[in-house]
Amino acid sequence: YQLLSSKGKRLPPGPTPLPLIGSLHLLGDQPHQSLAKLAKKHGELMCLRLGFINTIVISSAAMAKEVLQKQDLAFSSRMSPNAVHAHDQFKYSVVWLPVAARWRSLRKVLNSNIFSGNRLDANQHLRCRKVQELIAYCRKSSQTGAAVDMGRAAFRTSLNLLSNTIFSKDLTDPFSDSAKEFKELVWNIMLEAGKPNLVDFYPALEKLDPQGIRKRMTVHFGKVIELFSGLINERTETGKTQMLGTTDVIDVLSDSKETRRIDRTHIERLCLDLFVGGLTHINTLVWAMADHVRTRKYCKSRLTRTVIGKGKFSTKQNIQRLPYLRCMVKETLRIHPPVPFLIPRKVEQDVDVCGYTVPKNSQVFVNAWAIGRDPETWPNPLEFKPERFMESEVDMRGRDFELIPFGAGRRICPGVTLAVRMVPVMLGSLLNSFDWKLEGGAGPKDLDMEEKFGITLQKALPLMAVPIPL
Ligand code: HEM
Repeated sequence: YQLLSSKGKRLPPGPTPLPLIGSLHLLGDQPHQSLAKLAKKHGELMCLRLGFINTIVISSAAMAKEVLQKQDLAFSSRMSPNAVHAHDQFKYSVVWLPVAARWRSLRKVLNSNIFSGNRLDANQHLRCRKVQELIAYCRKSSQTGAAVDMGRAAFRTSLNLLSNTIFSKDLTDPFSDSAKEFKELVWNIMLEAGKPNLVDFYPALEKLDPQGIRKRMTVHFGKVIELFSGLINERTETGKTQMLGTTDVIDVLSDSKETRRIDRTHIERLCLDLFVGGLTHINTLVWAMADHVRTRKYCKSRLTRTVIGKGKFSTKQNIQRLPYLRCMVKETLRIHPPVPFLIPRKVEQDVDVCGYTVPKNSQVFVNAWAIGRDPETWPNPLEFKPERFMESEVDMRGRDFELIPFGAGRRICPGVTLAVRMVPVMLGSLLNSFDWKLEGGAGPKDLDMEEKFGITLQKALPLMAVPIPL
């Protein structure tokens, strides 16, 4: 990399001079951590040259507010990685479309029809059933003393939880071969999309695709799109689910006045977005369980099981009565935001930010990971301490910039309403039904908390925990 700006030294107005090719090596395989260290030295807004791409890194809440709120429109395009050029996904996907008419109509459908409170209330029972299945699975393990691989269990539950929200049916029997196949497919998509791709920094290499990432993405996307296409056909033939008293995403997309102009390709690609985006919360569940097993804070808190009763499943209503559980979710998202740089933005024109000139076509990383661990905002930032939120009204839906795991502004995560229901319900049900111990009698200090950077920030080693019935 080459640094273009540094602390206290404002760049003169006007276009920033572009340096020669820099180097990517210094960022290593934990770029969120490397960039946080660099920011300590060079300031809250850094402009780096990565390969041929100008990269702006934002590392403070105040600067994040500047770009995601005050100048949101100028920063709301996306830098689409070459991986999503497979099957032209970037031309259809709500994640990658620029802020223009097509993106607006897709977002309107998501915000008002799919993720509205009423809609989520209406199909809540489908999700509750999936959580009950998860608890039944853990109960079986508890009878034999077998450890549960939390990531896998959460993946299986979440896949069908989303599938029920979208198609009103399980995608697959969670223990069948086809479930395994689909899981691998989605993991592979997340893996490829998360790999640093030389083409993204040296666009001249696009045709060569030297790491083969686009080629493999073409195969994975092709299979998923075929699967969704089949499911949509099946749904169109059998008709609406409203007869069953619920409305799912496909009903909304095929029926609503709002969505009449959304064609079949967009519907298929929206399903893909929702599945890939929707699985983000698995990481949050795994990190929250890991922090729980390490600190056992939930058990120590008096505000938990006593309120709803041991062994009871958490429901949306119960969650309202479990403030400590909600604080645990916030604390987990503060320390381990699953999308550490948000989804990279891009500026189409030169933009002035607090005296800096951000040159046009720069990509913009907002380091939500560094912001969540900033010692100026968070005392003892590395300590898992849900209590810090008990007396505070810090909001994580894009209003308070010191906690922005879902981003902010126009491009804020549309699934935030679903995520803030799903995660506490799953977590609360797991914690309220069992005590959890590490496999093989390992003590809390033995738990490895290392992170693995990718499209989402995962726990590097799987969390294997043994459920003990209460
Ligand atoms: C813990 C759970 C989740 C986290 C932390 C999360 C985080 C994020 C972040 C940081 C962004 C980028 C925001 C920005 O650029 O400012 C995003 C975008 C997005 N998320 Fe989520 N997300 C979660 C769950 C979900 C769910 C459940 C869905 C849908 C089922 C979803 C669908 C999307 C979509 C479609 C976008 C792209 C929006 C756009 O570009 O206009 N996410 N998410």
